[in-house]
Amino acid sequence: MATEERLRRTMMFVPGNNPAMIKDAGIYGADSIMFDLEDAVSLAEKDAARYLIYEALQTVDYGDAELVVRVNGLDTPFFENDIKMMVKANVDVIRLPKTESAAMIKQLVVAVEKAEKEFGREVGSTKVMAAIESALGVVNAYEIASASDRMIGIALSAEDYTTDMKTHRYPDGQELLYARNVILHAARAAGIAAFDTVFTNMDDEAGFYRETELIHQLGFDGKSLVNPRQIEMVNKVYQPSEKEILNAQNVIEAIEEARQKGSGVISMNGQMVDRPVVLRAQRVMRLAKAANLVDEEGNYLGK
Ligand SMILES: CC(=O)SCCNC(=O)CCNC(=O)[C@H](O)C(C)(C)COP(=O)(O)OP(=O)(O)OC[C@H]1O[C@@H](n2cnc3c(N)ncnc32)[C@H](O)[C@@H]1OP(=O)(O)O
Ligand SMILES: O=C([O-])CC(=O)C(=O)O
Ligand SMILES: [Mg+2]
Repeated sequence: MATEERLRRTMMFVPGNNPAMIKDAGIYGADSIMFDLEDAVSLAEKDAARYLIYEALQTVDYGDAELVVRVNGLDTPFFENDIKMMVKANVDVIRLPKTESAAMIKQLVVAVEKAEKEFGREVGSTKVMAAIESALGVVNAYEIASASDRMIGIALSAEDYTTDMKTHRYPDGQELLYARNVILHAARAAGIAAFDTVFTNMDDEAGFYRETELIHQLGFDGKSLVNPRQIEMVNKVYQPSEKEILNAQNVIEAIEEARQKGSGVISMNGQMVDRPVVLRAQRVMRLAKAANLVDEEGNYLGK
């Protein structure tokens, strides 16, 4: 799947100080598992948590999940050791919290590259991403998103962001509309993924669905999560309908036929089919495959 972009609908936080959660984190089917060394871990537990995650990355089989670690911030005494140990443990992606500028990403990349050389890991193989958690981070979103070719995505972190903005989170999410749109545009302009923030009220399923439907409509790749119960709900929202799948199959077949005739555009039931329509159809098929709604050949498996 070299040319296919990885699906990142669900990126689940796992507290770095909780051995049971760390051990079982792979069983819930998150696209990305994000071990946390930052705000879920108290100062007294930082070193133990780093060691725990290091051990887990060496020994636990997390299947196909992408493995991410949220390290402590650049301005903390933990940052350097976090980077060293996580690069040594072969983590896939390092998530930098509270990112406000391209300079911070460049500083992160210097530390990562130093660790890659120290531990004999291929230079460039450790990917990075940024959490945007302040007004300044939102204002600088595009320079952050395009700061390095190691960047795989940027995420809105609304708990810290709303604090910085002197507001809090409301059920309708109006206070996040600007940040969501800026982050999404910055990510798309830089050609990387955009992740929405966590939803922390585990008992408000209706609210969680409302928020997920909104960010799906806007175009986010997925969401940071705090609980395994949220994974299935996100996947349900991102799962294409039967009509969308059948339409995508028709588009892919029609364009294949057109290509054989030497054309890049064709009319299908009176509707023009060209490159953007094909790209959307391919994404629908990838989401359908991930939801086990089609087989490897792309045949719809029915209800
Ligand atoms: C603003 C920020 O920085 S957010 C990021 C930092 N915060 C976090 O990482 C918090 C992560 N989430 C959690 O710790 C928990 O989900 C809580 C505290 C919110 C709720 O915990 P619980 O009430 O125990 O959740 P729940 O009853 O749904 O747990 C069901 C099962 O899932 C496990 N589980 C819950 N959350 C997680 C998680 N994030 N990762 C892995 N496993 C989890 C529980 O251990 C439990 O397992 P068990 O059935 O084997 O005992
Ligand atoms: O990244 C997230 O969604 C969680 C977080 O740190 C925040 O909201 O401040
Ligand atoms: Mg935060």
